[in-house]
Amino acid sequence: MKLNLNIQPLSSWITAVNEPFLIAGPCSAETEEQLVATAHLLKNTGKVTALRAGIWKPRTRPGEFEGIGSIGLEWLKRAKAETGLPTAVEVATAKHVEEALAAGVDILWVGARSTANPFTVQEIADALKGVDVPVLIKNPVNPDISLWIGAIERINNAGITKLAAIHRGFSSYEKSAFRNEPMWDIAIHLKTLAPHLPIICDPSHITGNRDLIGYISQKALDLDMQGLIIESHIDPSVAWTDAKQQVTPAALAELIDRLILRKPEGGDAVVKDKLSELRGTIDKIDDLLIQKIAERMKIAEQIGIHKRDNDITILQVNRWDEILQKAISYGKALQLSEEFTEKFLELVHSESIRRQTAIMNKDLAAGQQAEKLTHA
Ligand SMILES: O=C(O)C(=O)C[C@]1(C(=O)O)C=C[C@@H](O)C=C1
Repeated sequence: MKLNLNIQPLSSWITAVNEPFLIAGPCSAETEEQLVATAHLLKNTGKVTALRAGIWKPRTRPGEFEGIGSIGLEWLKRAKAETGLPTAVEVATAKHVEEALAAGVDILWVGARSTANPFTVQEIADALKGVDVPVLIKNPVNPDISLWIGAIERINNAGITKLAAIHRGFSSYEKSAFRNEPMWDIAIHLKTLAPHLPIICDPSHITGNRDLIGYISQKALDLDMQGLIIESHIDPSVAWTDAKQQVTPAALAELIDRLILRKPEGGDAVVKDKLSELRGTIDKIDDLLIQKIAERMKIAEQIGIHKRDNDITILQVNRWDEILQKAISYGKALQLSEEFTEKFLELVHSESIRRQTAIMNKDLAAGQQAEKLTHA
């Protein structure tokens, strides 16, 4: 089901949007000189739509630099006055919201740790009532789309219609090449639930590594995200925070130049015809897939009846393993990845188990209903 959000398109709240829509600036405002000089260099690239800088920094461990605080608002004012760039800061409390608005900050964003906490989001939402300011909402640190949606709804319910989501990746205990796992599926899911909600990608926090920012940026644009927020510092080697993921304004300009901008629709009649011909073939194959899966489920149900009548267990690990291994090697021969074949068949297998469970014991209907509610 689609989300019921009242949202204005990005173009209505940011005039003269660069392509791609780009928010850039240092992870943290450190000194007035660093911020203002970075802002000038960013402005001169001609590629930046708005200037970001963290002044209140939520740090995981105590004792680290926690942001320069309210004085940074004065520096942002100066940077804006000199460059004309609208400014953006992270807010995490009602006091931050009030101070940022009083200082004329143009765009506010809610950080990943705040999004994970509904009390914090509600406090921010309450402080935003009656205010007309764009707000960007980062995904929560944990891969929970409901928290992300909940935060977006709370801010929207406060009357904020200039809204966008920021995809900054998710914490993971597993070792990874990324600082935060992109888990693109979650952002894609959000996009399908709220097609009009702009999503801005934050490749700096996803990668934690400036060498991978271009790759993630391109992928985000190819997934039809509406913009990028990238950390840029006049001299990343001496940055007080996130030194490894910041790029100089010059490197940022080169990175943006290398990106290929694609559109959801496009091309002449020949291009469109070719696309619809290929899509027609996909539709036919999908019909066959669904037919075949339905047929397979009917057979699984027959097996279920047979198992019930002969007191045989539903789960058959050896048989299942045999099916899986055979399918994986067949899939490989047809250029399907092991991961894909396994994921796909696991879904089929669990549906087959669900159906056999229902056949095996009618009393389980109530139990299955409970399981459904648990997983909803
Ligand atoms: O072979 C069986 O016993 C089945 O019920 C079929 C099936 C399947 O859907 O592939 C389902 C459950 C078992 O764990 C193994 C395989």
